[in-house]
Amino acid sequence: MPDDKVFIFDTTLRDGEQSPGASLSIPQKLEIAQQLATLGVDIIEAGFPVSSPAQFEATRLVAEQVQGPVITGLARAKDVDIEAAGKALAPAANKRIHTFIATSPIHMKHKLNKPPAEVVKMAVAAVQCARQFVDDVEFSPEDAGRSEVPFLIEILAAVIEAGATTLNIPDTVGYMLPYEYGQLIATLKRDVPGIDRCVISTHCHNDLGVAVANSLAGVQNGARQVECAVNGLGERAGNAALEEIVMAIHTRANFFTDGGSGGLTMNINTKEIYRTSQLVSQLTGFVIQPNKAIVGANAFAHESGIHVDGILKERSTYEIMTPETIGLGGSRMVLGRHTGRHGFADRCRQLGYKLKDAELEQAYARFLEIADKKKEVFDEDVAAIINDEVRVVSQVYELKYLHVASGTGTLPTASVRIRIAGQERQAAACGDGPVDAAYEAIREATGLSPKLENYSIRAVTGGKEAMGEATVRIIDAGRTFIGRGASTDIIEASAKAYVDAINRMTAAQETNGPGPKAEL
Ligand SMILES: CC(=O)SCCNC(=O)CCNC(=O)[C@H](O)C(C)(C)COP(=O)(O)OP(=O)(O)OC[C@H]1O[C@@H](n2cnc3c(N)ncnc32)[C@H](O)[C@@H]1OP(=O)(O)O
Ligand SMILES: CC(C)C(=O)C(=O)O
Ligand SMILES: [Mg+2]
Repeated sequence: MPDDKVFIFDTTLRDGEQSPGASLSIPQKLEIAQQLATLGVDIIEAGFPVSSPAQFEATRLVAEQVQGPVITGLARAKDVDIEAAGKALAPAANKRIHTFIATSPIHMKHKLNKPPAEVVKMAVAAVQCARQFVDDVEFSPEDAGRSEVPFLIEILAAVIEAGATTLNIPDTVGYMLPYEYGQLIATLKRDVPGIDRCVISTHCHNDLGVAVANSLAGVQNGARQVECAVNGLGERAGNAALEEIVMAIHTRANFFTDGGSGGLTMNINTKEIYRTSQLVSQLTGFVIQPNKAIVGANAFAHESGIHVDGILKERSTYEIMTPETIGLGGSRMVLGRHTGRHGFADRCRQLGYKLKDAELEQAYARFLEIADKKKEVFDEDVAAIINDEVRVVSQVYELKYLHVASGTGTLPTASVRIRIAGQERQAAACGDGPVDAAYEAIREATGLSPKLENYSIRAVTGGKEAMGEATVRIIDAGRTFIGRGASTDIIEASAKAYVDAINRMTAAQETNGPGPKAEL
């Protein structure tokens, strides 16, 4: 077995699903398991088969339908559990039984009510029983983090003799600190007879927020399997987060090598990380905090002027890994009160605006005023700022009259009168709704039919007399134009916004000819 390969053991469907409120249906488990296989995890812990008929069936279906990874199921050190796991896993091409029993004084005395010698006997019997079903048996001394090391050495040596192939060292209650956990792994690797025939595994909980750090300390000291869950799901504060473990090893592979080999390897396709994280979040209903490492909405977002300037000059100034590596389209530059001139100018350029220095300065000053009032400034706001502050577009088309009839059971119809270069034209049309009818009538009157790409309306003032502001984005011959209109009547605001966008399109066609992606 190569010493530089780290096996990723995913327990989202077992320990992850033990999170209060995270329960998953059988089809949802299958969907996640298929995605975990696409991600490239080495082992999927599909469930705890004895615990309920649904757990059994989910494990059985994953074993039957998911190809690639080894499929495992959890079992207490009891024949009934191990037999259930053996049956549920039977259809899998590659299967493992994971059996466990607690080894800490506190668990043995209060929970199991058994002396240590009895616990060793049960562990050995469990591994022997599991070996009747599979060749691949994992043993976990539960609460290893609070167990006495000589007892751990004794029980691990005994289960190796009984046929265990993977030894998992759980810090079940997340009590240990990274140096301590690393030293525990180093001690077991050195002192347990026969351990070199087995893979040493980490299983760390996050009660003190150090599950990932502990797992990595384990790897640094010779563990070559990491048990983890997507988005850090799991009992209480969760398990070590799969995406953090994988990206730490991926980004710092050379840091971990013991004995100077070339760096650690994994089977994971990192480009599937983001997709997997989103799927698990959606199916469990567990929202990902924005500042969550690797998969949080802000993990690759930048707002501060100095950071954005650095990134625009050289990405690695503020990014230690690229968003593309985890399957994201790119970094997100957020416009807000911390944005500097470089970031603002870059966004204007991306939107297709060619501004002179003085125009940029004028637009930036207005942008800062708005950014102070809003959490985030969007592209539509930038377009509006430039439209209002920098460019005055000649009004070739002017909405003179609008009448719309709509209601339950009637076909929405609109009639408009539009002044076009001094002359007035009228048109009427029907539509799916009042705004659609008004837009159709405007298209009829102007003879122009740009594609409507986006439409939004928001209240800009409160109360009965609230002003509605409509923003539309239209596309003509591959070019984008944004128009805005405000009125206390939202249909009128919508019509004005459309006419405004048409004026901007016409102005751009007259002055620029074919040009940039977006125009005033
Ligand atoms: C750290 C972990 O994540 S451990 C896994 C936790 N996951 C779960 O508990 C999954 C959901 N659990 C269940 O469905 C149920 O608890 C079952 C089916 C496993 C057991 O249910 P029950 O038989 O009703 O027992 P209950 O859960 O109340 O108590 C657990 C029993 O198992 C015993 N036990 C606990 N761990 C082990 C073990 N590893 N090996 C043998 N016996 C064990 C306890 O001492 C207790 O035994 P007792 O009845 O003689 O006192
Ligand atoms: C069953 C074991 C591995 C476990 O989940 C734990 O100890 O946390
Ligand atoms: Mg656990």
